[in-house]
Amino acid sequence: MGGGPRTFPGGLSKWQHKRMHEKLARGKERGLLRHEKQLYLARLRSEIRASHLPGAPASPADHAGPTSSRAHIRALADRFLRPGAEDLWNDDDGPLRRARLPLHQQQQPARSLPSGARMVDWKQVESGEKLKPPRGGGDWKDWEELDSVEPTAGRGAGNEPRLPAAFNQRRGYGTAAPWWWQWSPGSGTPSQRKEASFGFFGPKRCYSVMPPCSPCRESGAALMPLVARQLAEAGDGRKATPLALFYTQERLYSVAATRRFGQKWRPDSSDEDEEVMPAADLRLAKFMASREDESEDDEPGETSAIRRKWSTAALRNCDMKRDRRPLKSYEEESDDDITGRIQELREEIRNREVLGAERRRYESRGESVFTNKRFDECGISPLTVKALTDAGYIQTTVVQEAALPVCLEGKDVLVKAKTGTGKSVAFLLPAIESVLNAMKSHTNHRVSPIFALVLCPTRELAVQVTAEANVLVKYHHGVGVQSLIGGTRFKLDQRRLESDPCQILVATPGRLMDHIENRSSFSVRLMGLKLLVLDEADHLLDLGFRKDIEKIADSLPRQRQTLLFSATVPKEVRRVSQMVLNKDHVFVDTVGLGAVETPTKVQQQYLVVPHELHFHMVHRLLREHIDQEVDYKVIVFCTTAMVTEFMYIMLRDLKLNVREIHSRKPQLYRTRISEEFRDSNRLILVTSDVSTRGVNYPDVTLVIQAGVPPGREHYIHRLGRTGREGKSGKGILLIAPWEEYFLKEIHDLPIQKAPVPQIDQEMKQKVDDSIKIVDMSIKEAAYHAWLGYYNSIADISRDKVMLADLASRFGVSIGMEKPPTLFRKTALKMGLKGVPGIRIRK
Ligand SMILES: Nc1ncnc2c1ncn2[C@@H]1O[C@H](COP(=O)(O)OP(=O)(O)OP(=O)(O)O)[C@@H](O)[C@H]1O
Repeated sequence: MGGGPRTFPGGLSKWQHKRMHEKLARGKERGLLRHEKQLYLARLRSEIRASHLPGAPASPADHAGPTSSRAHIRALADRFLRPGAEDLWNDDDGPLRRARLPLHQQQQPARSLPSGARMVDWKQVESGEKLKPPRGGGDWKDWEELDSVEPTAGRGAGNEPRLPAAFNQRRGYGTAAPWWWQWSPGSGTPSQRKEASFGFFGPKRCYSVMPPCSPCRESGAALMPLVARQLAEAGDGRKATPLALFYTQERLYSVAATRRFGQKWRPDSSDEDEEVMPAADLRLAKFMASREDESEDDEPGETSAIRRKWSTAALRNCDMKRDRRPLKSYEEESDDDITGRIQELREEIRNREVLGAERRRYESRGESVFTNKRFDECGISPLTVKALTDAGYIQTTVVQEAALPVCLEGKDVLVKAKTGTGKSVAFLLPAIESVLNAMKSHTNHRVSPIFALVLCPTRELAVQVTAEANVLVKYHHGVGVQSLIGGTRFKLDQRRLESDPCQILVATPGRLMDHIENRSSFSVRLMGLKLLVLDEADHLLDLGFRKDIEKIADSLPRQRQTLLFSATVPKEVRRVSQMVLNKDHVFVDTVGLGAVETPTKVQQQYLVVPHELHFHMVHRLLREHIDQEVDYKVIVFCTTAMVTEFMYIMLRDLKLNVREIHSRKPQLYRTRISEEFRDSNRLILVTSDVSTRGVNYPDVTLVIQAGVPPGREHYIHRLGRTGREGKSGKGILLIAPWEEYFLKEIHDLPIQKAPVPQIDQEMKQKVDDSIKIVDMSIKEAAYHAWLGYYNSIADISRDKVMLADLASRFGVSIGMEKPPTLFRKTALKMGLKGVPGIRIRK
């Protein structure tokens, strides 16, 4: 498996080629976002300009209406000012410059309303009432200092900026306060000029207008451009940071304006110096650390360049991709489809109301994950309800109650819900409904389309979702569910797909890509797709998978519903999600901004222990837990596959009832062990990242994470293997003193430092003896994997000398007197060549 061409057009190597595409994709995303922001600000400018042109209506209300661009601005404002949208503003929006402040303003406490600031009442603006000048406004010179946004040369007689210069759309816009925020040509005094009319943002909203310097003192929101922050001032007269404002709003809300402005945006070259994570690091981390993402690597997924041509031939003009719509100019956009957008806004408001009510109901119920709503009230097929009842599912969980109505409406949805709260059922039910509807209207009996596709990041998860789907379609004869995962024989998959019914397909991205690229008949079947689900969406949209997902999405019909589910939705992924979601997608967040993302009934502790004693400590903790819990069921997460193997052999030798799953094991073995662990108790599973996400092992009593996880999301998902369905559980994070930096990443979670248990001499000796029996080749591989893993963590790899020293100490702790050698090439790639303590193979 694997393979593919070694050189690509232009003489590029495989990695250069891949890297080039990753870079282009990143640039594209940034460009799209920047364009949206420019559009938003340009709209605001033109609105202000229009209101001050001769003959303009006296009141903003006069030219409001269904054809007004005001609705469009409001939609854009919602996009950039909605809860959680702070991440859409970044350094690219320009440094927030501190204007010179009058002394009296400099002395003001940070939280008080700046002297020049005041709240603009929408009603006042709507009625056309003249805005009153701010009291004690700052020095106009201070405003003028913001010359990067105010066109100094282009001033008219009334000292107002001349429009052509002012409306240069190519100009950087986000630097401190844009001039349009400050300028009102009708006003005669500088302070009056500061009053822009914001009536067009819609009724019942009040926004503050303040000197541009004031928010600079708000350190918490320092990166958010002034525009956003000023708009985020709550209307109750309080000065609130955007975050504070967001807390006051409903946590369930819809997002209505993403990907509205054309599909294609070519970034300019200035974007390209920004790197999220060096691709080389990512690859190296994969290569050395043997994490699950690599379990997909062994699939033949690297042959895309030579197989790219499949689609044109396979699709036979069924759903041929047309050239993407060229980017429209701002002027064109303003008149485009205004009525449609108003409709969207109405929908969005309605969604907010519905979801808000659901959220209130949820909060009033306390901590239970179950609701009072039954499945038979959800508008799903009675046969599905019957299957659910058979499986013991009567009442919906919180995420099911919140997500089902929106998903069943056919909308694109991004759903965030805590681990173990029943997300799989929440997306499988709409998938089944979608299949049933599609089957009713399907008339072409020569092709049997795949109507629903569920993508999962790991094979275990795909197997589990397939099993769950099979339970739910039990009474729907003729509806078939199949899985496509790596590690199985491609030909067998193919035959199975052709012979057995398959309306719902559950797949891992790598193997799916192989089928898409190699089997044109398979691609044709996908052309009937109605619903795409990304389970563990944030992981699938992460850099490791993103390219594959992009390609898969490109080979699916555009007219489809897309559902994204995850327990964690980092900011970056939120933004990237528009790659697969349509502009009207709804965000259902059953966790809520600022709420704890981990199950509340899971007790979380961390232990700081020297790395040399980690294996001893894991043994000690396991023994203690086994003594306390009769029906114990424990998962021990290790940093890499090889360290997992080492830990497993050691614990097995210590006579613990232990099993192992990691990416180095054959798939059949992994599946067997996974099933055994699911159905048993009094068992310990030692595993790597393959079991981090989604896998449902009921009644796990303890999760131990030995060594620092790669990131916050990993910590949350690993911990989420316990405390499922609202049950209680315990999680222990075992870190070395030099790994304590990670605690910053999870500071908001209820994790507490635990006292370090004593390890007596006898126990230590036993563990040391077990370490000795482990084969040297496994120890060497564990050392290499360990080095690769920590070298991929920026916080640690910065100091290579320290890293090499820590690796040597790890080597000693697993019974190696001196560290094993590295290949010169590997050392070079890892930046470890010539570092003291790193031995190079001769
Ligand atoms: N309505 C329900 N009633 C009873 N049990 C349910 C219900 N919905 C789901 N479950 C059970 O809850 C458990 C957790 O479900 P699931 O694995 O879908 O959680 P999840 O939210 O996807 O977790 P993760 O974030 O870890 O992927 C499963 O055992 C599932 O069978």
